[in-house]
Amino acid sequence: MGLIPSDSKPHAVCMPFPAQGHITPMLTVAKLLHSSGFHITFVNTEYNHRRLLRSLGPTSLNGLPDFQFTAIPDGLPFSDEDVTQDVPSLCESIMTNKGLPYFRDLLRRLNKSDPVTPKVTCVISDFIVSFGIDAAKEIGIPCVLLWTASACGLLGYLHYRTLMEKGLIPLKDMDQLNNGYLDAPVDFVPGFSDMRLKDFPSFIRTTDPNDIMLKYFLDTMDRATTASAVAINTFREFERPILDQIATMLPPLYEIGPVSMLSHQIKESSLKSLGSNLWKLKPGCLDWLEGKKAGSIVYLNFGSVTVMTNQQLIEFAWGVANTGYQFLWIIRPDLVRGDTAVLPEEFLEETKERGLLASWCPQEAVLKHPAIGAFLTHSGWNSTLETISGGVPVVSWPFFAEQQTNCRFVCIEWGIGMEIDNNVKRIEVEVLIREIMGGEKGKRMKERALKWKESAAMATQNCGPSLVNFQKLVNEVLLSNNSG
Ligand SMILES: O=c1ccn([C@@H]2O[C@H](COP(=O)(O)OP(=O)(O)O[C@H]3O[C@H](CO)[C@@H](O)[C@H](O)[C@H]3O)[C@@H](O)[C@H]2O)c(=O)[nH]1
Repeated sequence: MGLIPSDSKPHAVCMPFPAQGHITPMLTVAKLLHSSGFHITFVNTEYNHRRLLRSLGPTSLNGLPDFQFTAIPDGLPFSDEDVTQDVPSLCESIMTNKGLPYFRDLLRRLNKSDPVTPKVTCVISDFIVSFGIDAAKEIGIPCVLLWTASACGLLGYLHYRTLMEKGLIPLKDMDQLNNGYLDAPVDFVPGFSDMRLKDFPSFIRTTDPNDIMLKYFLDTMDRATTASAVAINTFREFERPILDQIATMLPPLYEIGPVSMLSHQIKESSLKSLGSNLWKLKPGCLDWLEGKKAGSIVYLNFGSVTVMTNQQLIEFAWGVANTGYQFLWIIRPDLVRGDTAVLPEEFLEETKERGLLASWCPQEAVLKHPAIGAFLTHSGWNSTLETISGGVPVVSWPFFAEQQTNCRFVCIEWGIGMEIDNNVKRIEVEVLIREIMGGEKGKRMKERALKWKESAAMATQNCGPSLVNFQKLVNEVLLSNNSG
């Protein structure tokens, strides 16, 4: 990547939303910037900073001389747990600007620290932590918002206000959740075709006009218009009509994804040691896959935020067991709501020769392994891009946020998956896994997934559009303030 002479080193402060699915892509963007010559300060919350030290080791955040990690409070009461924090509580804390004074103070300290630390020249803030815009404005530097989810999800959020103006949300009563109301087609959003109300990001499913998440996203979308630019972790060919629409609603938009694939362009080996896993990796998952027949393994993983009831866990368990396929299933310690996961003895006994259960795995590598035949996922955006990078079709069980939108696109637009009903039943899990692993539909979905894999590789190769956009973002926005 194009290096900048060290005497005019720009300094980017990168601040993710404090959850796994946001920290990882932000860290990747930070590494890409570093390899383009930027000094980096990466800002975690103190809670996640402590978690990272526990999961990655006590020296893991020592960084490099020009790639520093730091932490600010998240505004929530102290906790030393190893779980994903409550998302509405985090959002409320951000919305009430609890983090802004800490962030502002951090920028001030960085700017007068020591002679070797260059002055801060730009902020890369998570799209949903938009107080980064205010702090950057105060010192006259650009702020780029990084949207770590899909463009289709973003377009859904951008139209929350339209849905409100049309009186479609908030819901009139809770019956509307189940009486077919959410199946109503929504045909007035340019860029969307074949969408229903239920395919919009899930925070519309409330009767309360003051619901924290509804208000948070309405507010976040308004504030985003004041950023210097928006970078999005997707690629043009994947979401073209959607991106064209978003470009008319936001500041300059740069599609730079999948950033995990773009990062293959990074040559510096020193950056490889900088990791972002909030949970300790369980060794052995990749070894277990070694030597297994190509496309023979079902992989189940619900990301870092999804929670379910123990009964839902049991339905998934018997569903996958009844297919007879071998499987790798990642069960986070906090996957089951308010409890620890308890699987029936008979299930464990019956599947002990053909199933591996683990608490956290190197997912990107797992999805690239030829043994993986299908992915049962919650359709978080990183998981979706990672499955594309591996060319693996999916069975989707969306949990919340824009996962419902991703699922719709996975099934209808991209043709790489099938949805499991929210009220999961073992028979449906079994039928869909059998179809995706061995049926005609499954075969077609695999072909489509491989096609998207190729497109993503083209987008992120040398001179590919995502790399070109990344370089444009650097030159047109992030360096625009750098006097050298
Ligand atoms: O055993 C595991 C499980 C997960 N991961 C990684 O964790 C990340 C999970 O991200 P994602 O699939 O996007 O799911 P969430 O953690 O649910 O992500 C949140 O952030 C995403 C990006 O904004 C949104 O798309 C989701 O809706 C939101 O819940 C991925 O990179 C996975 O590779 C692992 O490495 N090992």
